[in-house]
Amino acid sequence: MLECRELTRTYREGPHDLTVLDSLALSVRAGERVAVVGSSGSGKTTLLNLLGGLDRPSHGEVRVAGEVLHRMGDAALGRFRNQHIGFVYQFHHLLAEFTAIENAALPLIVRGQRKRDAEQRAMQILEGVGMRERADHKPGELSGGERQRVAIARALVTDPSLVLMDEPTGNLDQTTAASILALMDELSASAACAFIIVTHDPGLAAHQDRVLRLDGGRLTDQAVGD
Ligand SMILES: Nc1ncnc2c1ncn2[C@@H]1O[C@H](COP(=O)(O)OP(=O)(O)OP(=O)(O)O)[C@@H](O)[C@H]1O
Repeated sequence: MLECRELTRTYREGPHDLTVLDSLALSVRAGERVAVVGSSGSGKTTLLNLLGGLDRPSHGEVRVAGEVLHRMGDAALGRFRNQHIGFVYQFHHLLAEFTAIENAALPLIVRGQRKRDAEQRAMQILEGVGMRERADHKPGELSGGERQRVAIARALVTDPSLVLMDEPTGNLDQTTAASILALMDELSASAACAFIIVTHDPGLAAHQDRVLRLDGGRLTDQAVGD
């Protein structure tokens, strides 16, 4: 479902080039859940941005559901992202003037769905992350963990085939984090949704099918207990 070949990203910094990802290879199957760990500055965010088509590689390619991302124009890439990819950022990026349900329904509205249908689906997902009672609240009236759960609902509302997460449980208490993990278990089993999760949380990493370490611009399998 996701295939990276010779993925390279070099940042030009004055006279020097900084190669953050160096001919990296990655293959993720439908429904698979992969944790990516690595020290600060190792390139985890750079990798997520490339996998989601938010940035273009200096060399190599990212293929999602058979399509090479950087070969698409901006408009086609935008549509492709809406169709196939969900994002959960460390800083949720919710719209302040919209309620939780409006935020969660937004990707479906962008896709052209009727508001009523979109919000009905959004409510199902909000219920799954324990946010039904808070659906009519705006982000400013929600706790950090609640906002993160709305962001997760927004990423899942389109039934994406790939979800990219940057520290998704970073600011959640253990019970809430456990309910998010259970929801991810359910989705990866029933909807064949693949997850790539950047995290510093060893518990969250250990819960995934594979743990990969980003180091020196490449990914290597991390043995359990490392
Ligand atoms: N737009 C940019 N221009 C130049 N250098 C950049 C740019 N973005 C990132 N970098 C550099 O690339 C390296 C990798 O950054 P990145 O944010 O991908 O790391 P990270 O593993 O996500 O770090 P952290 O865990 O601290 O968030 C860092 O040395 C960073 O300074």
